[in-house]
Amino acid sequence: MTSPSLKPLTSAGDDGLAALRKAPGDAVLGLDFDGTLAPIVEDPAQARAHPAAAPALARLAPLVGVIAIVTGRPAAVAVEHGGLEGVDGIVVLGQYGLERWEGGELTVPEPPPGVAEVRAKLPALLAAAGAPEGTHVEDKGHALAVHTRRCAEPQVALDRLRGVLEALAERTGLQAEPGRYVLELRPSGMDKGVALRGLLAERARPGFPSVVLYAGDDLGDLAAYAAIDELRAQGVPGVKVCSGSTEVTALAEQADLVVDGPAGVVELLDRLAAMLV
Ligand SMILES: O=P(O)(O)OC[C@H]1O[C@H](O[C@H]2O[C@H](CO)[C@@H](O)[C@H](O)[C@H]2O)[C@H](O)[C@@H](O)[C@@H]1O
Repeated sequence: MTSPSLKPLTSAGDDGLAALRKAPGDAVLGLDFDGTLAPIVEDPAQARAHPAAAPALARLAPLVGVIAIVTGRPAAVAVEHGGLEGVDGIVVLGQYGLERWEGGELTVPEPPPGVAEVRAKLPALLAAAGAPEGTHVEDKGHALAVHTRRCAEPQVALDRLRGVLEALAERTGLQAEPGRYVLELRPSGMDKGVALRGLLAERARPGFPSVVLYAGDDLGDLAAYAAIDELRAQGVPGVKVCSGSTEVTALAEQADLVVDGPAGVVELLDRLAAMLV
Protein backbone atom coordinates (compact mmCIF):
# COMPACT_ATOMS: atom_id res chain seq x y z
CA MET A 1 0.00 0.00 0.00
CA THR A 2 2.72 2.47 0.93
CA SER A 3 4.44 4.47 -1.73
CA PRO A 4 7.81 5.23 -0.13
CA SER A 5 8.66 7.92 -2.65
CA LEU A 6 6.96 10.61 -4.68
CA LYS A 7 6.41 8.09 -7.47
CA PRO A 8 2.66 7.97 -8.31
CA LEU A 9 0.95 4.84 -9.54
CA THR A 10 -0.47 6.55 -12.63
CA SER A 11 0.75 8.66 -15.53
CA ALA A 12 -1.89 11.30 -14.65
CA GLY A 13 -0.29 11.51 -11.21
CA ASP A 14 3.15 11.89 -12.83
CA ASP A 15 1.78 14.75 -14.96
CA GLY A 16 0.34 16.37 -11.84
CA LEU A 17 3.62 16.28 -9.96
CA ALA A 18 5.46 17.62 -13.02
CA ALA A 19 2.98 20.54 -13.15
CA LEU A 20 3.54 21.16 -9.45
CA ARG A 21 7.31 21.35 -9.99
CA LYS A 22 6.85 23.68 -12.96
CA ALA A 23 4.35 26.17 -11.52
CA PRO A 24 4.07 25.70 -7.74
CA GLY A 25 2.83 29.27 -7.21
CA ASP A 26 -0.41 28.44 -9.01
CA ALA A 27 -0.86 25.04 -7.39
CA VAL A 28 -3.73 24.15 -5.06
CA LEU A 29 -3.25 21.56 -2.33
CA GLY A 30 -6.41 20.23 -0.66
CA LEU A 31 -6.27 18.08 2.45
CA ASP A 32 -8.91 16.32 4.48
CA PHE A 33 -8.54 16.39 8.28
CA ASP A 34 -9.63 13.17 10.09
CA GLY A 35 -7.75 10.13 8.84
CA THR A 36 -5.57 12.26 6.56
CA LEU A 37 -3.87 14.87 8.74
CA ALA A 38 -5.13 13.45 12.05
CA PRO A 39 -4.83 9.78 13.03
CA ILE A 40 -8.19 8.11 13.68
CA VAL A 41 -9.00 7.75 17.39
CA GLU A 42 -12.06 6.39 19.21
CA ASP A 43 -13.28 9.74 20.55
CA PRO A 44 -13.66 12.50 17.91
CA ALA A 45 -13.05 15.14 20.59
CA GLN A 46 -9.58 13.69 21.16
CA ALA A 47 -8.45 13.69 17.53
CA ARG A 48 -5.42 15.87 16.85
CA ALA A 49 -3.33 16.43 13.73
CA HIS A 50 -0.14 14.40 13.45
CA PRO A 51 2.49 16.43 15.37
CA ALA A 52 4.50 17.04 12.21
CA ALA A 53 1.47 18.13 10.13
CA ALA A 54 1.29 21.85 11.01
CA PRO A 55 5.07 22.35 10.64
CA ALA A 56 4.96 20.61 7.23
CA LEU A 57 2.03 22.79 6.13
CA ALA A 58 3.86 25.90 7.34
CA ARG A 59 6.88 24.96 5.19
CA LEU A 60 4.72 24.29 2.13
CA ALA A 61 2.28 27.21 2.31
CA PRO A 62 4.68 29.92 1.05
CA LEU A 63 5.76 27.65 -1.82
CA VAL A 64 2.33 26.98 -3.39
CA GLY A 65 -0.73 28.98 -4.46
CA VAL A 66 -3.07 27.90 -1.69
CA ILE A 67 -3.50 25.10 0.83
CA ALA A 68 -7.09 24.24 1.76
CA ILE A 69 -8.16 21.94 4.56
CA VAL A 70 -11.50 20.56 3.35
CA THR A 71 -13.26 18.79 6.20
CA GLY A 72 -16.53 17.58 7.65
CA ARG A 73 -15.47 19.13 10.96
CA PRO A 74 -16.53 22.62 11.97
CA ALA A 75 -13.80 24.92 10.64
CA ALA A 76 -12.90 26.19 14.13
CA VAL A 77 -12.45 22.61 15.40
CA ALA A 78 -10.12 21.74 12.53
CA VAL A 79 -8.08 24.89 13.21
CA GLU A 80 -7.81 24.10 16.92
CA HIS A 81 -7.28 20.34 16.63
CA GLY A 82 -4.94 20.86 13.70
CA GLY A 83 -2.76 23.47 15.41
CA LEU A 84 -3.36 25.67 12.35
CA GLU A 85 -3.93 29.00 14.10
CA GLY A 86 -0.40 30.24 13.46
CA VAL A 87 0.04 28.79 9.98
CA ASP A 88 -0.18 31.54 7.34
CA GLY A 89 -1.68 30.91 3.92
CA ILE A 90 -4.12 28.16 4.92
CA VAL A 91 -7.86 28.20 4.20
CA VAL A 92 -10.10 25.85 6.19
CA LEU A 93 -13.39 24.88 4.53
CA GLY A 94 -15.40 23.27 7.33
CA GLN A 95 -18.69 21.33 7.44
CA TYR A 96 -18.08 20.23 3.83
CA GLY A 97 -17.57 23.83 2.74
CA LEU A 98 -20.39 25.58 4.63
CA GLU A 99 -17.94 27.21 7.02
CA ARG A 100 -14.70 28.98 6.29
CA TRP A 101 -11.67 30.05 8.31
CA GLU A 102 -8.99 32.20 6.74
CA GLY A 103 -6.48 34.60 8.24
CA GLY A 104 -8.03 34.16 11.69
CA GLU A 105 -11.54 35.03 10.46
CA LEU A 106 -14.34 32.52 10.81
CA THR A 107 -17.49 32.58 8.65
CA VAL A 108 -20.36 30.40 9.84
CA PRO A 109 -23.85 30.58 8.27
CA GLU A 110 -27.10 29.75 10.08
CA PRO A 111 -27.91 26.03 10.06
CA PRO A 112 -31.11 24.94 8.25
CA PRO A 113 -34.11 24.16 10.54
CA GLY A 114 -33.84 20.41 9.90
CA VAL A 115 -30.72 20.29 12.08
CA ALA A 116 -32.64 21.40 15.20
CA GLU A 117 -35.35 18.85 14.42
CA VAL A 118 -32.78 16.05 14.16
CA ARG A 119 -31.16 17.21 17.43
CA ALA A 120 -34.52 16.96 19.18
CA LYS A 121 -35.58 13.62 17.70
CA LEU A 122 -32.31 11.69 17.63
CA PRO A 123 -32.12 10.44 21.26
CA ALA A 124 -35.58 8.82 21.19
CA LEU A 125 -35.03 7.48 17.68
CA LEU A 126 -31.71 5.87 18.63
CA ALA A 127 -33.25 4.33 21.73
CA ALA A 128 -36.20 2.94 19.73
CA ALA A 129 -33.83 1.50 17.13
CA GLY A 130 -31.88 -0.34 19.84
CA ALA A 131 -28.65 1.58 19.30
CA PRO A 132 -25.91 -0.60 20.83
CA GLU A 133 -23.86 0.55 23.81
CA GLY A 134 -21.07 2.81 22.61
CA THR A 135 -23.20 4.64 20.02
CA HIS A 136 -22.25 8.29 20.29
CA VAL A 137 -23.73 11.48 18.87
CA GLU A 138 -21.35 14.29 17.92
CA ASP A 139 -23.24 17.60 17.67
CA LYS A 140 -21.40 19.82 15.21
CA GLY A 141 -23.88 22.69 15.20
CA HIS A 142 -24.68 22.37 11.50
CA ALA A 143 -24.82 18.59 11.54
CA LEU A 144 -25.17 15.62 13.86
CA ALA A 145 -22.89 12.64 13.44
CA VAL A 146 -23.83 9.24 14.84
CA HIS A 147 -20.63 7.29 15.60
CA THR A 148 -20.38 3.54 16.27
CA ARG A 149 -16.58 3.11 16.52
CA ARG A 150 -16.86 2.55 20.28
CA CYS A 151 -19.50 -0.21 19.91
CA ALA A 152 -18.42 -3.84 20.32
CA GLU A 153 -19.27 -4.45 16.65
CA PRO A 154 -19.02 -1.04 14.94
CA GLN A 155 -20.08 -2.13 11.45
CA VAL A 156 -23.01 -4.20 12.73
CA ALA A 157 -24.15 -1.24 14.85
CA LEU A 158 -23.92 1.17 11.91
CA ASP A 159 -25.81 -1.20 9.63
CA ARG A 160 -28.56 -1.51 12.25
CA LEU A 161 -29.01 2.26 12.49
CA ARG A 162 -28.51 3.19 8.83
CA GLY A 163 -32.17 2.81 7.73
CA VAL A 164 -33.70 4.92 10.50
CA LEU A 165 -31.03 7.60 10.16
CA GLU A 166 -31.46 7.83 6.40
CA ALA A 167 -35.24 8.08 6.86
CA LEU A 168 -34.80 10.85 9.44
CA ALA A 169 -32.47 12.72 7.09
CA GLU A 170 -35.07 12.52 4.33
CA ARG A 171 -37.90 13.73 6.60
CA THR A 172 -35.86 16.70 7.80
CA GLY A 173 -34.46 17.74 4.42
CA LEU A 174 -30.92 16.78 5.38
CA GLN A 175 -28.37 14.53 3.70
CA ALA A 176 -27.12 11.27 5.22
CA GLU A 177 -23.33 11.25 4.76
CA PRO A 178 -21.58 7.93 5.41
CA GLY A 179 -18.05 7.72 6.75
CA ARG A 180 -15.70 5.60 8.85
CA TYR A 181 -18.08 4.05 11.43
CA VAL A 182 -20.18 7.20 11.27
CA LEU A 183 -23.31 8.43 9.56
CA GLU A 184 -23.81 12.18 9.55
CA LEU A 185 -27.04 14.09 9.07
CA ARG A 186 -25.97 17.32 7.46
CA PRO A 187 -27.28 20.08 5.17
CA SER A 188 -27.44 19.08 1.52
CA GLY A 189 -26.16 21.08 -1.42
CA MET A 190 -22.54 21.22 -0.30
CA ASP A 191 -19.82 18.63 -0.60
CA LYS A 192 -16.06 18.64 -0.80
CA GLY A 193 -16.14 18.88 -4.60
CA VAL A 194 -18.40 21.93 -4.50
CA ALA A 195 -16.14 23.46 -1.84
CA LEU A 196 -12.99 22.86 -3.89
CA ARG A 197 -14.53 24.19 -7.12
CA GLY A 198 -15.73 27.30 -5.27
CA LEU A 199 -12.24 28.01 -3.98
CA LEU A 200 -10.78 27.66 -7.48
CA ALA A 201 -13.46 29.91 -8.98
CA GLU A 202 -12.93 32.74 -6.52
CA ARG A 203 -9.18 32.83 -7.27
CA ALA A 204 -9.49 32.35 -11.02
CA ARG A 205 -6.71 33.98 -13.06
CA PRO A 206 -4.73 32.96 -16.15
CA GLY A 207 -2.68 29.83 -15.44
CA PHE A 208 -4.50 29.09 -12.18
CA PRO A 209 -4.71 26.40 -11.04
CA SER A 210 -1.57 24.84 -12.52
CA VAL A 211 -2.46 21.63 -10.69
CA VAL A 212 -4.79 20.48 -7.91
CA LEU A 213 -3.55 17.84 -5.48
CA TYR A 214 -6.09 16.45 -3.02
CA ALA A 215 -5.46 13.98 -0.19
CA GLY A 216 -8.28 12.17 1.62
CA ASP A 217 -9.19 8.90 3.27
CA ASP A 218 -12.98 8.61 3.50
CA LEU A 219 -16.10 8.42 1.34
CA GLY A 220 -16.80 12.16 1.71
CA ASP A 221 -13.51 12.80 -0.12
CA LEU A 222 -14.73 11.09 -3.29
CA ALA A 223 -16.53 14.33 -4.28
CA ALA A 224 -13.15 16.11 -4.26
CA TYR A 225 -11.67 13.30 -6.36
CA ALA A 226 -14.56 13.79 -8.81
CA ALA A 227 -13.72 17.51 -9.02
CA ILE A 228 -10.13 16.57 -9.91
CA ASP A 229 -11.38 14.17 -12.59
CA GLU A 230 -13.45 17.00 -14.07
CA LEU A 231 -10.47 19.36 -14.04
CA ARG A 232 -8.32 16.75 -15.75
CA ALA A 233 -10.95 16.41 -18.46
CA GLN A 234 -10.58 20.17 -18.98
CA GLY A 235 -6.79 19.86 -19.22
CA VAL A 236 -5.86 20.88 -15.66
CA PRO A 237 -3.47 18.34 -14.08
CA GLY A 238 -4.48 16.76 -10.79
CA VAL A 239 -3.14 14.33 -8.23
CA LYS A 240 -5.46 12.15 -6.13
CA VAL A 241 -3.69 11.02 -2.96
CA CYS A 242 -5.19 8.39 -0.65
CA SER A 243 -4.34 8.22 3.02
CA GLY A 244 -4.66 4.46 3.11
CA SER A 245 -6.53 2.41 5.70
CA THR A 246 -8.19 -0.99 5.86
CA GLU A 247 -11.53 0.66 6.77
CA VAL A 248 -12.18 2.38 3.43
CA THR A 249 -10.72 1.13 0.16
CA ALA A 250 -12.80 3.12 -2.35
CA LEU A 251 -10.27 5.95 -2.53
CA ALA A 252 -7.23 3.69 -2.96
CA GLU A 253 -8.95 2.17 -6.00
CA GLN A 254 -9.04 5.61 -7.69
CA ALA A 255 -5.90 7.24 -6.28
CA ASP A 256 -2.74 8.17 -8.15
CA LEU A 257 -0.70 7.78 -4.99
CA VAL A 258 -1.48 5.80 -1.83
CA VAL A 259 0.42 6.61 1.34
CA ASP A 260 0.34 5.01 4.75
CA GLY A 261 -2.19 7.04 6.77
CA PRO A 262 -1.52 10.46 8.30
CA ALA A 263 2.17 9.68 8.89
CA GLY A 264 2.49 8.95 5.16
CA VAL A 265 0.62 12.16 4.28
CA VAL A 266 2.96 14.23 6.44
CA GLU A 267 5.96 12.52 4.86
CA LEU A 268 4.52 13.38 1.44
CA LEU A 269 4.05 17.04 2.45
CA ASP A 270 7.68 17.15 3.63
CA ARG A 271 8.87 15.64 0.37
CA LEU A 272 6.84 18.13 -1.64
CA ALA A 273 8.29 21.02 0.36
CA ALA A 274 11.82 19.65 -0.18
CA MET A 275 11.09 19.29 -3.92
CA LEU A 276 9.89 22.90 -4.22
CA VAL A 277 12.56 24.84 -2.27
O1 LIG B 1 -13.81 15.30 6.52
P1 LIG B 1 -13.02 14.76 7.66
O2 LIG B 1 -12.04 15.73 8.19
O3 LIG B 1 -12.38 13.44 7.35
O4 LIG B 1 -14.10 14.49 8.79
C1 LIG B 1 -15.02 13.41 8.64
C2 LIG B 1 -15.55 13.02 9.99
O5 LIG B 1 -14.44 12.71 10.79
C3 LIG B 1 -14.58 12.49 12.17
O6 LIG B 1 -14.91 11.15 12.39
C4 LIG B 1 -13.85 10.28 12.06
O7 LIG B 1 -12.74 10.53 12.92
C5 LIG B 1 -12.98 10.27 14.33
C6 LIG B 1 -11.74 10.69 15.11
O8 LIG B 1 -10.61 10.01 14.68
C7 LIG B 1 -13.31 8.79 14.49
O9 LIG B 1 -13.57 8.50 15.87
C8 LIG B 1 -14.53 8.43 13.64
O10 LIG B 1 -14.76 7.03 13.69
C9 LIG B 1 -14.30 8.84 12.19
O11 LIG B 1 -15.49 8.66 11.42
C10 LIG B 1 -15.52 13.47 12.82
O12 LIG B 1 -15.84 13.08 14.12
C11 LIG B 1 -16.73 13.78 11.99
O13 LIG B 1 -17.45 14.87 12.56
C12 LIG B 1 -16.28 14.19 10.62
O14 LIG B 1 -17.34 14.60 9.81
